[in-house]
Amino acid sequence: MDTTTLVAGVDSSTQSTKIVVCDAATGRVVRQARADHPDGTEVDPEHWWAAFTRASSGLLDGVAAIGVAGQQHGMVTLDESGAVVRPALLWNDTRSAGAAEDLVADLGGPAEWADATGSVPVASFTVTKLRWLADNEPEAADRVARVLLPHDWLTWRLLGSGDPVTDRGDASGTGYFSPGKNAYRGDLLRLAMRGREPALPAVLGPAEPAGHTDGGMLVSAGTGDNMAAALALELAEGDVVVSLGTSGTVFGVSATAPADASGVVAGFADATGRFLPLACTLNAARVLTATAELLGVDLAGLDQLVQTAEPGAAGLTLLPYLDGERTPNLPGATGSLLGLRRDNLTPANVARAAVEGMLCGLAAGLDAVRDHGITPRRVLLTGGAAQSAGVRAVAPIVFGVPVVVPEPAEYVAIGAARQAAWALSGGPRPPVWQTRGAEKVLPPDELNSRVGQEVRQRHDAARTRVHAEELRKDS
Ligand SMILES: Nc1ncnc2c1ncn2[C@@H]1O[C@H](COP(=O)(O)OP(=O)(O)O)[C@@H](O)[C@H]1O
Ligand SMILES: O=C(CO)[C@@H](O)[C@H](O)COP(=O)(O)O
Repeated sequence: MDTTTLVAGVDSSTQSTKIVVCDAATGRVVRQARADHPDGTEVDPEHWWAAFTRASSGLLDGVAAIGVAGQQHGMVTLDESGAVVRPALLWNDTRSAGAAEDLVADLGGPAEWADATGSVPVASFTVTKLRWLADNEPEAADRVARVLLPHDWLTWRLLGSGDPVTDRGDASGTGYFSPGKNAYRGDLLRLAMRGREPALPAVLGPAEPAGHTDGGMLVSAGTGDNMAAALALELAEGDVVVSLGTSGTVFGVSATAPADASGVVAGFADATGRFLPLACTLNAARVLTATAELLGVDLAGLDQLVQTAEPGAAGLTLLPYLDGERTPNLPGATGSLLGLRRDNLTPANVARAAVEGMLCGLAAGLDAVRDHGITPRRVLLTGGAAQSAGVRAVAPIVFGVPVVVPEPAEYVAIGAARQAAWALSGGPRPPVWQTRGAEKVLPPDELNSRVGQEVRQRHDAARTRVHAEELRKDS
């Protein structure tokens, strides 16, 4: 008789839901499934539940515990009866950019926010979406009895009853939670909602169970997707993750609470009791799909083109602000392709410039986390677009530290499963799992090579110029 204890982890991210079922003792993935989400930055949470239901069909037999990790920051509003008040506004919805500016001013400036919550809110943060709601849909705001994050809502749906809960990792992305003090800032919630104060989910400890499903599965607290990836990858000192999904994120684990008044690094909490300094861009994997579409090739064709071009794309610079941008905070910006000449305007150079542009934004994020408690010794490249051969060719050139690609796996879902195993065991630490598997070390390509530095300088200069132009437009 098979006596293996099974645990499941869910990654409900921007584009899809992925579920893994793992051996609770070792972390070995036994089976997995996925289901897509609809496109858009405003989504009825029922779509996430429908995707979870599709992906989990027949998958969870014999599973003892489950944990949910979700895209961070999304604003899920519920009325007194628990019904959704309006579709959720996602992290990549930029309509609350003006509300963010107002809120920063209302509290006295960026330093006050960094001090209070570890982060300076931009349009991604829940707190700014609530201010937008209060100012633009006041009748809906009046009906909001409770505010949840995507993972809180899914965890609550899984439990089927009781009061919703969250964890400090995901709570730290709301803008009304202090990671350093481990407590909500009700005053900031009231400030955002112009005096209204909806209920918030109780914040559970890292291994505290949220309850059980009707079928008897233990449900763990869950967390944000980046926090779950950090838990799966068990980051050592000097390890920095660069994740290339819909968003691009750069993060490491720190023992001290970061507070970056420049707003580049968000001072999030992790899923174990430590902190997760993180820089996030709005334009990552989809820059590659959009460029492939423009060039009339598939992703494999794009990879071939990237590898045909010389490093530096013969002087082409692509700023990939296709959906606006979050880091730098340029929600109204558009993309640009600079340095065009008759002799360099080739599909291969455009493809290479797209990858270089996407990764240079994250290299700037790497520099920023370096200033906030992290000493990057190597980059772990994860997320869907880490599979791209073009990305793998460019990454070592622009990051300037060794780059490692862990064996492809759904690390967010695995982190959620590890949290579930931890809650099931009730132990003081998460179970020891070898989740990272074989790693591929990318050739260093002369770290800090002349061409790498030239590409970074060109992108930094273009970014600074666009930043100045956007600020001029605003003033
Ligand atoms: N080989 C590849 N080359 C480039 N992009 C890829 C490749 N494989 C997957 N992707 C991209 O990765 C993205 C999905 O990554 P994922 O980390 O699951 O995103 P999210 O968590 O935001 O839903 C999609 O945009 C997809 O096009
Ligand atoms: O907003 C952030 C981080 O602060 C994003 O990283 C979201 O958590 C969405 O993640 P993906 O769906 O792109 O993985």
